[in-house]
Amino acid sequence: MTTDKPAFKVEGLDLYYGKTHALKNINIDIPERSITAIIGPSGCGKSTFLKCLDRMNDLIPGTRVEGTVNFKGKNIYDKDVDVVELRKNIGMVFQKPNPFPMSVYDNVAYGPRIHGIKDRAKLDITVETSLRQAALWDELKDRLHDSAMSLSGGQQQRLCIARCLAVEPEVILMDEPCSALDPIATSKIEDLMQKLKDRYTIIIVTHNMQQAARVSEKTAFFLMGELIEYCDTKKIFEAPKDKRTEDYITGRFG
Ligand SMILES: Nc1ncnc2c1ncn2[C@@H]1O[C@H](COP(=O)(O)OP(=O)(O)OP(=O)(O)O)[C@@H](O)[C@H]1O
Repeated sequence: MTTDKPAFKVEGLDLYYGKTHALKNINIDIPERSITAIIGPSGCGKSTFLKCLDRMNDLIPGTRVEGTVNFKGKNIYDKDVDVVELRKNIGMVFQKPNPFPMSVYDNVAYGPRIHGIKDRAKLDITVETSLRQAALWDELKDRLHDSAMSLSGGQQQRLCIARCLAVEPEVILMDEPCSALDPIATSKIEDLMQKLKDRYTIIIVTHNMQQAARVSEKTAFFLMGELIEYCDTKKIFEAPKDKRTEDYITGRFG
């Protein structure tokens, strides 16, 4: 259920890759338990913004971040933040499905095992629950010990979502999760997102405007590192306030 409480409160966020100023003074409140879409032309900073939310940019040398990203009332860039714990709370699904080269079961059990769960019965429950939540249990319950690499692309992507859910995150970041999938697999992921949004905060980067319009409650339009417009998805697609947003969503550029 959508609440007005922000999951993330981002204030004055700037990000530099060396001399490249990739994000410029971003201010945005992202509501919890709903779907927020990030749209904009290639290179506008969508992925960079997503990575700021779980500090994935820490891994890129020469990156500098200014401003604050409050998650559950705490700035995740504070020195005392445990990044491992943070990333346990914030799962990420990438453009290309990236299951580990191991069985379906071991993919889903991977995160819980890393976090110290060894008990087989507990792991069995987590694997089943996560696969059910990802709408994969019925398809895969007899293939738990098959290699994840033998699944279709769409199943692999839902498995990656199940792997994410297994560590009970609060947030799922999705970076163009359907761009490598056909329309049927895409629609399964979109259905799944609708099921998950009551329990999770989902933020999706997408190049597909129809997808943003179909799945999200709020949409943010980025252009050249700036957040140009952010409001209810319906409003942004029906009556954008900024001419640049209108040009983008009507296909006049990008
Ligand atoms: N690791 C990096 N090092 C240096 N510059 C980078 C790095 N990653 C991204 N950039 C630059 O930062 C800007 C924003 O890139 P980003 O990948 O966030 O855009 P995007 O909107 O997600 O693009 P796309 O839709 O093509 O994936 C671009 O100018 C890009 O060249």
